[in-house]
Amino acid sequence: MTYLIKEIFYTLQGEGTHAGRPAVFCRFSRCNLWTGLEKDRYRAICKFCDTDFVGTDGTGGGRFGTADELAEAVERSWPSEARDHRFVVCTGGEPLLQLDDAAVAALHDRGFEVAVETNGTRVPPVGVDWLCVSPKIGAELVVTAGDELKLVYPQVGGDPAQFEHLDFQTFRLQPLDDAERDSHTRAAVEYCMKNPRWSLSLQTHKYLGIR
Ligand SMILES: C[S@@+](CC[C@H](N)C(=O)[O-])C[C@H]1O[C@@H](n2cnc3c(N)ncnc32)[C@H](O)[C@@H]1O
Ligand SMILES: Nc1nc2[nH]cc(C(=O)O)c2c(=O)[nH]1
Ligand code: SF4
Ligand SMILES: [Mg+2]
Repeated sequence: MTYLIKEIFYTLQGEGTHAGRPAVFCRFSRCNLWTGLEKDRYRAICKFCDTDFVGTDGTGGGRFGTADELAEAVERSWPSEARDHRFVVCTGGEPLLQLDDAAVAALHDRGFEVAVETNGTRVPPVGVDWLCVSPKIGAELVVTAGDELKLVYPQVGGDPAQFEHLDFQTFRLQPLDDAERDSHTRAAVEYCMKNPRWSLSLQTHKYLGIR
């Protein structure tokens, strides 16, 4: 298995339950809901993506020929002076097009807790420690259980209530980042306050000016 990785970098998890936690981000190349090319955005299933996941040319990116080589690259991004609390967030693109049992096991072997950010259209490998599913309206949701359900809000046809029966520990609304982000944020705050099943997830890294 060769893993195509856009970038690997160390930062703070910006979103959701683990916001503020130091983490290596491993961004997998490619997605099944958009080509990643601006010319295709209008006809993509997922049209609001804020991420460049095309190719393998980012910081620390590349083609990794084995699970162990991938895990070694992740480990290299963890600060050498800090041995413990190792945490990797596998994202993308859509990480579950590539992340497999072997990659999760290799990351565990190097002491990492493994989190995944996924659109929920592919079954995750075994052993993932934190599964965050972000459903996309118009795409089939096959992952109906996990740790965190993080819905970008608003989405046409995306009434949050339709997800409440699913088996997640926590339900979050993340304001859609587009030209109207501030008004989407106010709407998300209002929705959470009226429907306390839902909590707010801000993309704090964008406010902090970090990756
Ligand atoms: C870039 S995606 C990669 C992982 C996976 N493909 C997914 O969609 O969950 C990472 C997270 O960013 C969210 N996201 C993407 N574009 C966004 C935007 N414009 N505003 C707010 N959140 C966004 C996604 O919903 C997801 O929770
Ligand atoms: N700091 C930071 N936190 C994040 N949480 C989820 C992200 C993602 O793109 O999946 C992300 C990201 O790109 N940067
Ligand atoms: S599913 Fe995730 S990576 Fe794919 S286009 Fe949507 S937000 Fe971006
Ligand atoms: Mg991001």
